[in-house]
Amino acid sequence: MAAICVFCASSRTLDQRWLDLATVTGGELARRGHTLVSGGGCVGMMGAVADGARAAGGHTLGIIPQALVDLEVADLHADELVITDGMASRKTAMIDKSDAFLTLPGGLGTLDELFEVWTMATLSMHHKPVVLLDQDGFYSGLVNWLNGLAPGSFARKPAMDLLVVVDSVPAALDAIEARLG
Ligand SMILES: CC(C)=CCNc1ncnc2c1ncn2[C@@H]1O[C@H](COP(=O)(O)O)[C@@H](O)[C@H]1O
Repeated sequence: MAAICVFCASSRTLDQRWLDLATVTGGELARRGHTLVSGGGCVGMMGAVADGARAAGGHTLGIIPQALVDLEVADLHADELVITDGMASRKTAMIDKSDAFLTLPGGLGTLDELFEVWTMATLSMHHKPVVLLDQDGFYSGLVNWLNGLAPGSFARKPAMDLLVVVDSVPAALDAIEARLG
């Protein structure tokens, strides 16, 4: 059983299928006995993944900066809610408290979080699995572009191999569990 950090969209105007994906992810994660670590928001896919985990009996840890609490977007139903003084300290706490990272479809905040944990992994600053869920080809354009980095010598092949790209929720959790042993 692991603490799995999920990065995903906070948008309130998403197509329902993305919210459903987040709900399914939270549910599957909880059914497998894992704890959800999240950015502690109650909006968009962030809210859906936490609600999905709790509906399946899972434990949820939200980590959110005070500024977002003040905007009333905190996941007040979280089993544990850690409040930080800023976005940087929040990200550090999310990384420290997690055993693995799973990125679902998202926007700029999601990409920022993915690239930080992946970069840290390439520098051996942690040895935690980093998995990207490319559901329905959401990330295929990005993945294609990333695949050009090593041939162009902008990244090393071993660094590229640290990002595990999968196309379904079960495959994502299987990949994390296999790497955690
Ligand atoms: C209107 C309002 C203040 C909405 C609340 N907005 C947010 N609440 C909580 N975490 C967020 C928020 N925006 C970005 N994040 C962080 O960035 C990611 C989502 O950003 P995005 O929607 O992909 O770019 C999340 O994983 C979360 O950790």
